Amino acid sequence: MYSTAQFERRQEKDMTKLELRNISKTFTLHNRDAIKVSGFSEVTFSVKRGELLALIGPSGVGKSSILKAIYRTYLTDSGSISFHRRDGSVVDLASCSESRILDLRKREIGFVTQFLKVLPRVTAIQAVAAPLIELGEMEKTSLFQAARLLELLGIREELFHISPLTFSGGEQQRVNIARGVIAPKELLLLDEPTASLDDQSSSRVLDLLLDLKRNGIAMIGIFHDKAKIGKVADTTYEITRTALTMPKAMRQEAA
Ligand SMILES: Nc1ncnc2c1ncn2[C@@H]1O[C@H](COP(=O)(O)OP(=O)(O)OP(=O)(O)O)[C@@H](O)[C@H]1O
Repeated sequence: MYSTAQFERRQEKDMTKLELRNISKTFTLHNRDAIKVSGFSEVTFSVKRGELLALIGPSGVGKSSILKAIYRTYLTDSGSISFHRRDGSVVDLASCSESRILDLRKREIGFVTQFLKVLPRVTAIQAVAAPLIELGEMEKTSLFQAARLLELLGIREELFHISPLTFSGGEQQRVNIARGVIAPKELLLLDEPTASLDDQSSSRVLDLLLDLKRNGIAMIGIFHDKAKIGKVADTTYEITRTALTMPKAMRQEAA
């Protein structure tokens, strides 16, 4: 039997999606006399189901590199990255196999970058529907959902059947976000998702993020604008440059 406090602690623990423990990364530039460049050091934080953590800190402090380490684009030098899977099992993203990470990227962990990468002649609606079709969903249903998302993000219908490579920066970014969130994910990594958007488009994206939170998706996002952080983030984690000072985690109420 659990006491109420023990039960609540257990429930809280069960909701954890991702735990980073003392991860560090130094880049070694082998083609430049093995010069060493510090990526980030001693980073420790965790994110729960339905929580959005905003990563903040000055330019070059390692924010994007941390997201890339979680997605395993970069290998870390030390520490662990425990990801709590949909089925309840826990996997260390810092050390699991390549095939495991590829499967997780397809089914559970999404990464929305600022830049859209699609092949020429693929239309916007096809680009957005693709991750869902890849998971086995019917093409018609996937295209319908893609259209709904594009509309939600304010993309004009006349653009749906055109290659997004011809779109404006802000339109491309919104197509990229739609593509990143269309398939159900457990954890989303967002690298400046509102960077090139005007106020109205930013609001649409932030509303979508709030909706994803309500659906239990855990998110880690890099944002530079305090007002945006205040609107969507539950937690703010400040990255500092020195290895000797523990980075500061601050709790703040979501607006
Ligand atoms: N592939 C790489 N090879 C060498 N150094 C790298 C690599 N990726 C990142 N770095 C270095 O790691 C440091 C952190 O870079 P990162 O892009 O993570 O910073 P950031 O906090 O996201 O910056 P910004 O806010 O300007 O985007 C920088 O000094 C950068 O030069």
